[in-house]
Amino acid sequence: MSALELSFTRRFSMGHRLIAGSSERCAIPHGHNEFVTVTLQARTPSRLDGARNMVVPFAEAKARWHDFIDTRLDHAFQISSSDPLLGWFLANEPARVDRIVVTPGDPTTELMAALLYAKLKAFLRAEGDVLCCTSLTLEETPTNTVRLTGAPDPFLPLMEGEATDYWWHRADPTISDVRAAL
Ligand SMILES: Nc1nc2c(c(=O)[nH]1)N=C([C@H](O)[C@H](O)COP(=O)(O)OP(=O)(O)OP(=O)(O)O)CN2
Repeated sequence: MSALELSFTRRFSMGHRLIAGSSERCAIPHGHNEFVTVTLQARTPSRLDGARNMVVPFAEAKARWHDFIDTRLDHAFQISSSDPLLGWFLANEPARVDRIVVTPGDPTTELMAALLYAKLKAFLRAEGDVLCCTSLTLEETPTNTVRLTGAPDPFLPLMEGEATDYWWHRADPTISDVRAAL
């Protein structure tokens, strides 16, 4: 099947730690310089018009997404909602809590790919659903990459309770639900 896709890559630095026990060496806070690449296409594909010949101008297609990456994700600290470091920040450095990405379970590359994909979907929906995302690739290190295609929903962890409006489903710049819960 034919597809005319736009692909955008952005680099960001992050810190994280994994505490669920699957990777003991990753339980010590450490960081990576990561690359996130998204592939977009028109929700209703059509022939190039012979004049402007653009699906959507690149700058327009990536503006909101890259602003989120640059201003919220870059240099943020990613931790599980059950990580005791979250309580430490709330008690000792509450002003920095907004720089923490809080995730349901460990912030692995797989989970971050699914959460970021859901966030991008929310942004695209808010912009009128002209474009849709068909894949998101998250390169944690030059040797470790996760690629998610299609849709994030089948991979997102099941959440307890009725709430569905988690930060990754909202078209806003938030990276956690901690403030809302205080
Ligand atoms: N399935 C996953 N496994 C691991 C993840 C992950 O996100 N998903 N993450 C980590 C750690 O974050 C770690 O920093 C990187 O992993 P690892 O491959 O163990 O370390 P290196 O990049 O140094 O590996 P090299 O093979 O030496 O390049 C662990 N596992």
